[in-house]
Amino acid sequence: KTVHEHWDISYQFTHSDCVRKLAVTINGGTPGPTIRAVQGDTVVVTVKNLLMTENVAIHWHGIRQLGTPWADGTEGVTQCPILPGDTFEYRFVVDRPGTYMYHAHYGMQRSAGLNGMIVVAAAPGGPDAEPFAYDGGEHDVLLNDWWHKSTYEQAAGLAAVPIEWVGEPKSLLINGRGRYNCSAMASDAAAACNATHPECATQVFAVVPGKTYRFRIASVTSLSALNFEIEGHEMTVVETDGHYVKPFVVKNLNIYSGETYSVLIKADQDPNRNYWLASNVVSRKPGTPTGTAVLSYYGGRSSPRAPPPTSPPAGPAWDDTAYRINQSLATVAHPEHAHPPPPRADRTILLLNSQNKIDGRVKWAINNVSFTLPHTPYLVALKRRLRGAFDERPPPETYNHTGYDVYGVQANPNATTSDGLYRLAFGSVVDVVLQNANMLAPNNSETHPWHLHGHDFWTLGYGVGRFDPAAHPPAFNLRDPVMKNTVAVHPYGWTALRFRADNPGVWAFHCHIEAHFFMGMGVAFEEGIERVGKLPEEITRCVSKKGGQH
Ligand SMILES: O=C1O[C@H]([C@@H](O)CO)C(O)=C1O
Repeated sequence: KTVHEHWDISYQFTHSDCVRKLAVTINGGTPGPTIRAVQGDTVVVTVKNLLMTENVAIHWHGIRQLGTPWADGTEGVTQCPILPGDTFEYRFVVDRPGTYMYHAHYGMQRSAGLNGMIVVAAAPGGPDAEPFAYDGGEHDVLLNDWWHKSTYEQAAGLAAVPIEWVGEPKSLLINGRGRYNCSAMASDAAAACNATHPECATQVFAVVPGKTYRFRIASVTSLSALNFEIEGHEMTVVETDGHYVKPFVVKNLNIYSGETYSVLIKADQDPNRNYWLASNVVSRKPGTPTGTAVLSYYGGRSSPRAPPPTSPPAGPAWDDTAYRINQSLATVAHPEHAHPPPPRADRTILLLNSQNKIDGRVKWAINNVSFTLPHTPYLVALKRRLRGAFDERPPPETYNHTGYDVYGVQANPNATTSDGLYRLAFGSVVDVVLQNANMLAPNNSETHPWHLHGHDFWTLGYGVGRFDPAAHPPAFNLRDPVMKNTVAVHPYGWTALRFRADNPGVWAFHCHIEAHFFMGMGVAFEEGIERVGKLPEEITRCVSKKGGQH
């Protein structure tokens, strides 16, 4: 069947954390509506850009776009942006069940509010039916972080010399709702804070005593790595990024921007009180209060809106990296749903993640190349064989992996910019190892969640310190690695992944931290361009008919 959505994209004044803020909305709200479909459905989203002076593009995060590379929604990679006043139709098949998300992929509009969830149910009786049961139903949880400064102010700060970093989020949102402490604001600013605004009323998740629920959890944060828990209830992790995992039980779940998880919880606690759902910042030194929502039992003596009798859980120690790596290692494929990886790669690309400087500006670079998007989308430039649309020299395949001190401050942080891309042989097996390092300041390395468009990849291994291309690959997990579309690269660590370049198109691969992609932390892959079907005219509107640029 076909699922139709009609979306008007516009700026509206919103109160996500009670503080009035101009946000990019879908049909007036942020987050946007959850898209619900069944595996095999065609989703058609008609997007009308009512932003007046601003372009837009929307990415369907986790949907592989098999045969529809022009519908990936990545401005500069797969399409020209949708101009103000224009309408654009995204049409694609959701071929795998699972929990996904959508968000803007133009400038910093995702952080400005354009985001939401995609829930794809398994085709009944099909081979991808869930290997687990829940009799209570489902709840959706979309996690986000939130600032009061506009994304334009944030972007200008990133490009300033010296950098004006926005700092930690003001609030953490659960399903678009947070709670800023209005009384802590200066009196002139407090007028914009309305603690009783309905848009920031706490989200309540209701459960029937004794039943088991599936919570689908997605993170669209701009910056924060989060730790999520439901007070008093253990969570059994059963799915990540659309793939079933070998179930494991946690009290606290780490979730990075761009990741999704499904967990099962049993409503087996005292029904006469409420419980916190809590979201806490990890990996960066927190400066944000716990984000909260409420779990409430039907038939209990507590009013659904009553705050729980406890303080919100503070989460684990923010700097406990080993604890987070353990969760990464525990996340492996479900034995009945394993898709074993090809035994070896045809090509290995080593990518050093470093913070650099260009003309005095702080940038992120991959093998010392800071990524910029071309004006003509790669998909159009390559399909039409336009010359000069982007730098045709391929970016570096590796870095000085025998000499680079990942724990030290880089001696010469100067980098270059490029919009070159990696061209992959169609059908080949590609290994990518992401190597983290120290930043410009000493004794600091952040977590980077890397997201690959157009594919799911096998997560072959994680390590701490310098990756050794001779010593480490023999220990890769080729037995039961889980497939994902977004994976964490831990502080000072490396992450190895493998994918098959079998989806004709051009695909972005980047850090999902909004500011980091803006500062150049990404690459692009091309494969099988000659197999791409006829491009829809609507994606080519920034390219002149003759082939050159407008
Ligand atoms: O990209 C970043 O820039 C800042 C800081 O390194 C510069 O102020 C920060 O914390 C980042 O993650």
